[in-house]
Amino acid sequence: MTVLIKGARPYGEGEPVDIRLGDGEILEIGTGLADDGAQVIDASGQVLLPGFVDLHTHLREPGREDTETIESGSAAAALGGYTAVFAMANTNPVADSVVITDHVFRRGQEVGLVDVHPVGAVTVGLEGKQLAEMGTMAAGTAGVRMFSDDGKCVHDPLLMRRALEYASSLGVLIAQHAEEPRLTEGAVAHEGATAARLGLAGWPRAAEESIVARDALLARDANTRVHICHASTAGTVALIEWAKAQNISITAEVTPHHLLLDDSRLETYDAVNKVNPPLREASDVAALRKGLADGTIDCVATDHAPHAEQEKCCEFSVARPGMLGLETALSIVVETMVRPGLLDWRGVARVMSERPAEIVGLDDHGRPIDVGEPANLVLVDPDASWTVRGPELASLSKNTPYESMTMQGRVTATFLRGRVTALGGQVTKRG
Ligand SMILES: NC(=O)N[C@@H](CC(=O)O)C(=O)O
Ligand SMILES: [Zn+2]
Repeated sequence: MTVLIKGARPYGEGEPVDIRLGDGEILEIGTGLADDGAQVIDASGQVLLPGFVDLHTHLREPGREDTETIESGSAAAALGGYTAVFAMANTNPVADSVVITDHVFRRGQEVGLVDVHPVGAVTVGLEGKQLAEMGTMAAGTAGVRMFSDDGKCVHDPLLMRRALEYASSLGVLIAQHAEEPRLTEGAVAHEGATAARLGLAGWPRAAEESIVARDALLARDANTRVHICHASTAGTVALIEWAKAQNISITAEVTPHHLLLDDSRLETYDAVNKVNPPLREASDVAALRKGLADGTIDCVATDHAPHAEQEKCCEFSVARPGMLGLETALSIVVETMVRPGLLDWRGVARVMSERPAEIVGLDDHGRPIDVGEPANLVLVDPDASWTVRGPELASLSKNTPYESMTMQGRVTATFLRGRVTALGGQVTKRG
């Protein structure tokens, strides 16, 4: 079965073209291509981009299948335009062994809606004491290429140094959740005027920035790479800019929520806005947008973090941190970056697909839209407006901070190796 996309504009540039997909590849690009029995997708007015790659997704399987499964999370990813996601290791049991990482990988393949790449834990049980067997996980079926204790920081500097050296010898990446735990004990919100007024314990910027600075120096000395998860402060942007100027191999991601929301959202005490790192101030939001636009921040990653209703409806200080992200990411990037003129569609392809694929060394995603390239693609309607409704999301959890918000720009179709995985807001299971 071939697919014929009619009248799309690759990267939103030039005249509309038709694109034929088959055998997992882009077979033909031209105008007036014949249907030839293909599944025809009318893409007039739409932008064609390489499929998105998410370096930071929590799929909750194994252990919390009441909040998300590899199947439901894959559906959310496909609907959000993703063709590859990296599933974080803070599951139960923790993904600190090849048994778990290979299981997650195989389950992702069975579901078949998105390439699920397990992230391995850096330390056994995420306990920050002993390095996990990264080599075994890297050598397994899943070929784990990224390791992180995300949810927790690898805060022992000697252990972090050894992890970077070990990762370097394996050719894999360490992604750090930068949070100095002594500075965030009991903290639930960004340390600032809002938290002070609301009586919420503060999470200072320095808790993030001190680890970013330290890890940049450790990466320099180990002559290896480090990736910073969910950058949230203006100071982090400045530190990464400094480190890159020193030729330190550092990369960073920013979440859609840190590009859109600030701590003024906390006034209602609604725990849907509780997240790690916390929503910061408007000046941080502006610096993150600028950093993403100029390439200091490499990419957007969702930090999709599903939680059960009872974990989110309780008092702010006891609620679990984290918010949904996969199904709304593109719309928020359009709102925060495209509409203000900070990124064009080429730029969206860079931060949502090409850079994340490069950072983890995926060679079949984030590729140019050319004949012979893998057909991992997404169609976006820049003019479609839609209203976010939690119950309509594919995720098993409903903790979206964007409930009832109307957004402009929406994913209309996703293609994984030439197969339609999502179309018109519905996932298409393998037939
Ligand atoms: N971001 C969050 O607030 N929560 C994440 C963990 C994490 O990404 O740090 C989670 O697993 O729920
Ligand atoms: Zn994290």
